[in-house]
Amino acid sequence: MLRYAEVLLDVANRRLDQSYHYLIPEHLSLKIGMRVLVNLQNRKVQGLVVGLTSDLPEELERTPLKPVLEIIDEHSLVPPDLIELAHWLAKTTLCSMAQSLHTVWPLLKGKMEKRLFLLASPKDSDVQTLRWLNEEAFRGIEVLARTRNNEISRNLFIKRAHISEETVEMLIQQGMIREGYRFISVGVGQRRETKVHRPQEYSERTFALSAEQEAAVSAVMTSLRVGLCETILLHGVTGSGKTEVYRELIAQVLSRGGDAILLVPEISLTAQVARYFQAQFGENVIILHSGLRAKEKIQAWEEILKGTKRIVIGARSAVFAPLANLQLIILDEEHDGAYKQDENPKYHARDVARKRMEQVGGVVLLGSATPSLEAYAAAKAGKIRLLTMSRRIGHSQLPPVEIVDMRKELMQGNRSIFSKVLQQKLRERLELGEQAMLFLNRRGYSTFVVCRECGYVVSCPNCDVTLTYHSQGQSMRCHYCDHQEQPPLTCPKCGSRYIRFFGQGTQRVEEELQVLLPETSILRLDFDTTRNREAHTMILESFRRQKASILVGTQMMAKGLDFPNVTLVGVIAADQTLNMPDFRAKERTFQLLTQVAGRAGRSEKAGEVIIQTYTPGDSAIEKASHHDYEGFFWEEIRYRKGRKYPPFTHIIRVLLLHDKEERVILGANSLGTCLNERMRDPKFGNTDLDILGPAQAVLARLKNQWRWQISVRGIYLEELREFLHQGIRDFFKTSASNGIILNIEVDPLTN
Ligand SMILES: Nc1ncnc2c1ncn2[C@@H]1O[C@H](COP(=O)(O)OP(=O)(O)OP(=O)(O)O)[C@@H](O)[C@H]1O
Ligand SMILES: [Zn+2]
Ligand SMILES: [Zn+2]
Repeated sequence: MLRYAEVLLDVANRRLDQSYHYLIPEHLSLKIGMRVLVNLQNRKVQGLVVGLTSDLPEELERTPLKPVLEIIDEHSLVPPDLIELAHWLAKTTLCSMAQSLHTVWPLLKGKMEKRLFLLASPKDSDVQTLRWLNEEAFRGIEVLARTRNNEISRNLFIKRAHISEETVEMLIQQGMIREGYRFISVGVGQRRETKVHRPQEYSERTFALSAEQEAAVSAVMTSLRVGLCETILLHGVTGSGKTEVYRELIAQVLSRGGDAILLVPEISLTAQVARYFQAQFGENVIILHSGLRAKEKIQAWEEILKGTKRIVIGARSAVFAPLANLQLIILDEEHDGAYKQDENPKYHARDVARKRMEQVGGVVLLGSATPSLEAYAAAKAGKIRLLTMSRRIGHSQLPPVEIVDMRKELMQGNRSIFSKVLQQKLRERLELGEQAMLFLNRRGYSTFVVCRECGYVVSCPNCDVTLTYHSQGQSMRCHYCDHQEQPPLTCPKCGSRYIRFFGQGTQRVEEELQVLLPETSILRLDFDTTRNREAHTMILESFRRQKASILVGTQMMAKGLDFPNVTLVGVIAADQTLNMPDFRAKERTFQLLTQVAGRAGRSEKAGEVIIQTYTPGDSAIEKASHHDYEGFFWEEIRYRKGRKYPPFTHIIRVLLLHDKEERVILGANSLGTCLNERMRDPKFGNTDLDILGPAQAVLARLKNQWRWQISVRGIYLEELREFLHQGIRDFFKTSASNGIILNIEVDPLTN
C-alpha cells in the first residue's frame, strides 16, 4: 500500500529546494507527475508528485505528516520516464531534485509574483469616504473589485491603473487591501501525447552511400531492430561523411515510427546543421538549445509534446527533449568538452543519452574523427561497439601536414607571426583562387599587457586571471567577470613607460595578415565577432560564398565545417592548449589539431596543412600531423594508466568557495581531515581511494571568491560517491564549514 507521496514544492523558490513527504488521503488516487496542493508552514503551496512509497525514511518515522490537500490536475503532467530521469540525474551528479527536475522539464519554471488582494468592499462606508478624500485610492479599490477573485499583480495595478506606490501602501495600512505572493507558472499546460506515426518515405539522396557508410548504417539499424540497447562509437576520419550516416539513420528511424535527437557541441552550429536536415525532413525538424528565448523554448517544447516535431537538433540541453517515441540519440563530435554542463546539474550529455536509451531500449550513437579517450577505451574494452570509417569520401585524401619550428624562424630573423613557408603557401593558394583558414586558439588582440621593466602583468581585480586587451574599443577585459578597464600608459607598479602588449590574438593575426596581403579580403570568426546570434552564420555563409579568401578564427572554427574550396589550413601556434595545467592537455591538442587539419582538401582539390609550433618534438603534435589517432590513443592510454588518471579511475572534485582567503583554506584543511578520517572507516579501509589536495584551484580567485579544491580518485564511482557523501556530512558538522560554498563535480573535464 503506497501511503506516502514525495512532493517537490513550489519549484520556483530556490530555498525550498527539496522534496517533502505527505500522507495520501484514501479518497485521492495520486500518480507520479501530478500537481497537487499541500500545506507548507501554514501556506497552501503547489507541488509536484515525484515519488510514491510505502515506507518513510528513518528520520521521518516519528514526525506527524500532513496530508495532500487536493489534486490540481487529473493527469500526470510530467511523464514518469522523465521523472525517473530526474531522480537519476540528481543522484549521479549530486545535485538537488529541484535543480534536476528544472533541467529535465524546464516548463515547470515559474515565478513568485507580488499580488494585491482586496479585503474591503467598494460599498463600505470608509471606502465611500475615500471617494471624497482620495480619489485615486477609491479608483484603485474599484478596479480591484472588478478583477477575477478580487486580486491583481502589484506591478500591473500600479502600471495599468496608474495608482502610485504611496496610495498602495496607504491602502495596505488601512487594511483595505492585503499584499501576498502567488506562484505563477509559465506554460505548464501541455501534456505529452503519444501519437502513432505511419511509416513515411523521404526524398531520395542524390548520391549513393559509400561502402563504409552503408556498413555503419546497417550496423546501427540492426541493433535497433533487434532491440539491443546499445552505445555505438562511430570513429570516422574527417570528411568520411558521418553527417550523411546520421541523415540516413534518422530517415530510417522515422520510417519505422521513431523519433531522434541529433546533438552538436555548440549552439552556433545548430542553425547550420538544422538547415541541412530541414532540406530533407522539412517540418519534422526543430531546433532546441539554451540560447532560445524563454517563449521560443516553451513553444518548441509544446510542439514536441504535441507530437508534431520528430527530429530535435540542438546543443547539450536538447538531450532532454521529451519526444514520445525516441529511438536514437546521436552526439556529433562526441569528444567535445561542451557536452559537459559546468553548472548544476553537472551532467554529461553522453550519460544522459545513455540513460534515456536504456529506458526505452534505443541506441546512442557517438560520432567523431577524434573520439574522447574514454569512449575509445570503452570501445577497445568491448563495453561499447566500435564502427570505423577510415577513408574520405570519393577521391579526397587526408591532407599532408608540415610542422614548422618557430624557434628556428626567429633565429633566422623572421619576427612575423607567420613562418616563411606559411606566407609562401598562402600566396600560392590565393593565386589559384582557393581559400585558406588560419587557426588560433585564443581570442582578443593579445593575451596580456606586461611591464617590460618590472614584469608587472595587468590582471583582473576580482579574478585571478590576466586581462585581455581588445584593440576594438581599446579596452582590457576579464573573460570571466567582464570587468573592463583602460590599458595603462605607465606601469601601475614601477611607473615605467615601457608597457608591452604581449601575445597573439585573432585580431592581431588579421591585422598582420592584411599588411602582408593587402589585396586579400579576410574574415574573422571568434568570440568577439560572434557575440550576436546571427553573426556566426553570416560569417560562415559569406566565406562559403567565397566573399573572402581567408578565414581567421579560434577553436569554434575547428568544428564540423565543410568548405570544398579550402585547400590550405594554417595553425598559428599549436602549443597553446599543450601548456595548460591539465592532464587532458595532450588529448585536447591532438583533437584540435586533427580537427583543424581536417578542414583542408575535402573535395576534388587536394589540400595541405602547416602547423607552427615552439615544441615540434611533442608527440601529440607529431601524431596529429600523421592523422594517427590509433598511435596517439595507445601512447596516451599508457600514460593515463601509469598515472591512475581517467578512464582508469573516476574523480570527484570538491571546490570550496569563500570570499575570505583564510576561511577557505581553513575549510579546505578541515574537509581534508574529515575525508582522511573517513578513510579509516572499515567500509572504505580496503578500497583504492586517493585524496588529492587540498590545493589552491588553478583559478585561485573568481568573481571575488577564493577557490580551493580537494579531489578524490577511485575506481568505482558508486563507492566514491558514498565516500564523499559521508566525508562532506562530517565536514558540515565542523565550524570550519560555516559560510563555505561547496561545488561538487563528478568526472570534471577541466582542472
Ligand atoms: N556518399 C557520398 N557521396 C558523395 N558525397 C558525400 C557522400 N557522403 C558525404 N558526402 C559529402 O562529403 C563531404 C564530407 O562529409 P561530412 O561533412 O559528413 O564529413 P564528416 O565525416 O562529418 O567530417 P568532419 O568530421 O570533418 O566534420 C560533404 O560535403 C558531404 O556532402
Ligand atoms: Zn613596471
Ligand atoms: Zn574578472
